[in-house]
Amino acid sequence: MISVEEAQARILALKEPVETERVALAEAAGRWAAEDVVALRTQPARDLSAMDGYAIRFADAAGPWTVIGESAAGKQFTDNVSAGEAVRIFTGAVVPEGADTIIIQENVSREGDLVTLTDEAPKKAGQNVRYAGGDFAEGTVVVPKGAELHARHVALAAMAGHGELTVHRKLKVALVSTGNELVAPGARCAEDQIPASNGVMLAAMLRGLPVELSEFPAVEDNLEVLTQQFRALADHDIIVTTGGASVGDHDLIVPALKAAGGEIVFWKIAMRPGKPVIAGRLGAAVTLGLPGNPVSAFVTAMLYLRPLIAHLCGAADPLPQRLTAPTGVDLAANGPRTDHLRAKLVDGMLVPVGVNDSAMLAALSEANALIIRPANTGFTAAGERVDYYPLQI
Ligand SMILES: Nc1nc2c(c(=O)[nH]1)N[C@H]1C(S)=C(S)[C@@H](COP(=O)(O)OP(=O)(O)OC[C@H]3O[C@@H](n4cnc5c(N)ncnc54)[C@H](O)[C@@H]3O)O[C@H]1N2
Ligand code: MOO
Repeated sequence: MISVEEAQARILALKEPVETERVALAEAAGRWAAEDVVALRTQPARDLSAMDGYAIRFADAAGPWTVIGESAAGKQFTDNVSAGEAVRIFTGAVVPEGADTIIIQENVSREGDLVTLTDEAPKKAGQNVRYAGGDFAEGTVVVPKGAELHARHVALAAMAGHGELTVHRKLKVALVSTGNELVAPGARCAEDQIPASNGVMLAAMLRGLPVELSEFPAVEDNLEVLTQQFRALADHDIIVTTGGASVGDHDLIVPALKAAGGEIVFWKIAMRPGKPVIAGRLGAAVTLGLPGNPVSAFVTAMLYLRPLIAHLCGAADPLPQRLTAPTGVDLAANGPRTDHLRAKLVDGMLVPVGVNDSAMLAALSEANALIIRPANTGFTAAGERVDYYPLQI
């Protein structure tokens, strides 16, 4: 069995990022920059006032001053400010030539064109001035290639002069739940049946990612039917199955993928939950066979499916975020598989919750973290720091 890290590396190596397209900024949020975003302008383009008040020369900071004009955002004052002169100025307006300091209006009184100090004088030149280029200069890379684009990044791109960005196109992802025992969520469920919870869980995990999801009703454990299903999906970027990944007589993902003309790249990872993951290829598609157990499907989707999507969409850093925190309890030594313990952060300490059974969703839902116990880790005493994945989904 291969390690989690090797499995991640091999899955990401299966396919290069997909083609790129130009999209409007709002559409770019939730994707990854396919090329460096370079500033087309300098921001601020000129020295600007950060406050409403009067633009003066610091050399005559004690006043009084005669007001010679006004500079507003979008309408600058074009003359020079000389000794003893001030320009009425507003937040975001260009600081006129000759002036170097803004005195806020709360600190002065004005009678006609005469302004006098009523509070303390400015202490240094440049007070309340935002200098040209203080945010970024034209030609600077403001967002590097491979960075995830959030709301703040598209705002920055807009400020840098862009109306569109180059990103990777959305992925075609097929989601197939397998198992004779599955019934649709909410439908009547006999005692030997089980609600198909993996489909909705995975669809929810992929929401917000650049994915066009084709979701199929549960497929029966029948080699011919599964083979046909695989064949029909070969034009997708990713085919995700759940269930049928193990070694039982009804676990048919491996033979069905082979019968459809696909290739198994590896099967089984030294991890718990989620051991029987199958990574493969079918035409241009990457196939990920996730285990049927709901917690196994969740953890393996977090560790392999989401990173694969991020990688194919150009992410420089596709793996899930790992953090560290002290464990609140002693943790026993573990075996040769990397364990992922359902846990909760309580007052900054990680405390395991419920049972770590790969079929039990209640403990997973109560958790907000997964403690990572790498293969063959020794006893860890309460108070020692351990790695964990925060659960945000
Ligand atoms: N002899 C062995 N048996 C098993 C092994 C093994 O190594 N040797 N591995 C175990 C491990 S670990 C896991 S994980 C499971 C994985 O099994 P499969 O991927 O083959 O999944 P199924 O057998 O089809 O189902 C397992 C379990 O999950 C339920 N299930 C399936 N699909 C869904 C769904 N869409 N939504 C909700 N629940 C689902 C299914 O009813 C079963 O209860 O194998 C162990 N066995
Ligand atoms: O590895 Mo399986 O996911 O324990 O149940």
